[in-house]
Amino acid sequence: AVLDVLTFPDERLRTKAEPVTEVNDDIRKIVDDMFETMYAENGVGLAATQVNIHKRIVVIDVSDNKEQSYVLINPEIIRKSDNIMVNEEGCLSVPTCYAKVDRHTEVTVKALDRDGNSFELDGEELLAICIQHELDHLNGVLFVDYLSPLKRKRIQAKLEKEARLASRS
Ligand SMILES: O=C(O)C[C@@H](Cc1ccccc1)C(=O)SCC(=O)c1ccccc1
Ligand SMILES: [Zn+2]
Repeated sequence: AVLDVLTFPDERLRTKAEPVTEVNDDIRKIVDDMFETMYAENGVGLAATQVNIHKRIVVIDVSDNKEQSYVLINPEIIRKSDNIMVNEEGCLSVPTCYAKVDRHTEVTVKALDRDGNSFELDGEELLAICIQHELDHLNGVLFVDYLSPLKRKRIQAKLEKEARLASRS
C-alpha cells in the first residue's frame, strides 16, 4: 500500500527510530509498502520515520530503471570519506523546498537485508548522499536542520501556508 508521508514541521518526524529486533514477515510487509510509497512519490530513498513507523528501516533505489534497490535494516555507517561535497537536496517530507547540504562523498553502511542477513554497502555520489540523508531521518534529523534558523523558518512558514490553503480547497 502507498502510505501517507509525514511533512515538516510534523513533530513525529523528530522521533528516534528503534532497532528492529526480528526481521519477520511484518517487517517485510513494511519494506514492501515503503518501496511502493517511495516509487509513487518519485523518491530515490525513504526512511520508515517518514511514514510514521519508528523502526530503523530504510529503502533506497537510486537506479534510473528501478533495477537496483536496497533494503537497510538497522543500518550503521562504518566508514566515511574525509572529503565532503555540497549538493542541492530535496526531501519527500519537505515538499517544494531545496537547499545545499554538505555530505561525505563516500560512505560504507552495514545493515541487515530483508532476510535478516548482514551485509555492507559502499556508496558514492547520489547513493552516498541518499544513505546519509535516510540515516538522518531515523535519528529525527531533517536536511533543513543544516540551514540557518532564518531559512528554516521561511521553509516552515511556506509549508504551513500551503497546508492551510490545501485544507481550505
Ligand atoms: O525524503 C527522502 O528521504 C527521499 C529523498 C532522499 C534524497 C536522496 C538524494 C538526495 C536528496 C534526498 C529523495 O528521494 S528526494 C528526490 C531526489 O532527490 C531525486 C529524485 C530523482 C533523481 C535524483 C534525485
Ligand atoms: Zn528526506
